[in-house]
Amino acid sequence: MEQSLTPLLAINNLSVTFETHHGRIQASHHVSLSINQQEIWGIVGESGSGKSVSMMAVTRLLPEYADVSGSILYKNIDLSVLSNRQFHPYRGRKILYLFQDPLTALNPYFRIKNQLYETIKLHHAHYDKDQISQHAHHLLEKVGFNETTRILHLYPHQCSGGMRQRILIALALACNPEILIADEPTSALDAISAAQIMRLLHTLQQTERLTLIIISHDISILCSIATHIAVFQKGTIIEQGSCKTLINAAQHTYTQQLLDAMHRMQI
Ligand SMILES: Nc1ncnc2c1ncn2[C@@H]1O[C@H](COP(=O)(O)OP(=O)(O)OP(=O)(O)O)[C@@H](O)[C@H]1O
Repeated sequence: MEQSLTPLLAINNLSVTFETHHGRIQASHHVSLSINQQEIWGIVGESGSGKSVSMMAVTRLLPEYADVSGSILYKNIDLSVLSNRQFHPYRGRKILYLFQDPLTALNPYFRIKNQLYETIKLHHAHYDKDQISQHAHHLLEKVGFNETTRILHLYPHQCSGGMRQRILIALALACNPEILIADEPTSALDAISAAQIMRLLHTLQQTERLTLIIISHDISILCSIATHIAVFQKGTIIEQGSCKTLINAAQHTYTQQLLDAMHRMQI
């Protein structure tokens, strides 16, 4: 049966060009995606294929010299025509972009406590000190930490890659987003930590009713939780659809190659 619901996020004909000193770079072109509430989209493709640029355009995180065209509808509101001030309530609050490298995304000079408390304060202006503290412990528990008091007193460099990624996810949850875009959330992790982070994202998608967009060059890690996959190549989506359909009946040679590589690794 055809789904007639308004998508939560509809990206239509999105193109991004960079005007640089070395000329024009067409980073992505005619990207269209329709994402419904609580779906998990895996965005896959080789390095430089335009995955991050396309998703950063959704949250207006590109530099000023980027020329972005196309429309981005969130609950039928065209975000692309909003001024920066009008866009402010959407970025981070409705749609949050989780950056690729947790070590650079966290401030090295501040304890986890300061960073988490500041974010909670920003999003819960009416909270008093005790409520902020309680919420911080609660968020750290949600992302799988037991010794939350100890974690709060650490600096980022005192945490492992997996811990840092969990802390970033806790910071993201403090913003209470509806759509979480996670850019390569497992790229710096060993296989076991990577699987744990994917499991955590899957759990949070259900408990927090999140809609997830996960960018990765690794289709096997995406297939572990994604409901849908979009395959990028040379700045455009060459194939997209439900994960099941894609695995069973990939149409494009490049998708087939990605899947073959995944199957070979599973032997
Ligand atoms: N700020 C920028 N200025 C100029 N060109 C850029 C900028 N950011 C990205 N690009 C270019 O846009 C293209 C797409 O980059 P993008 O980061 O989206 O690729 P990707 O598929 O996410 O790759 P990766 O998996 O390596 O992160 C690349 O050619 C890249 O060099």
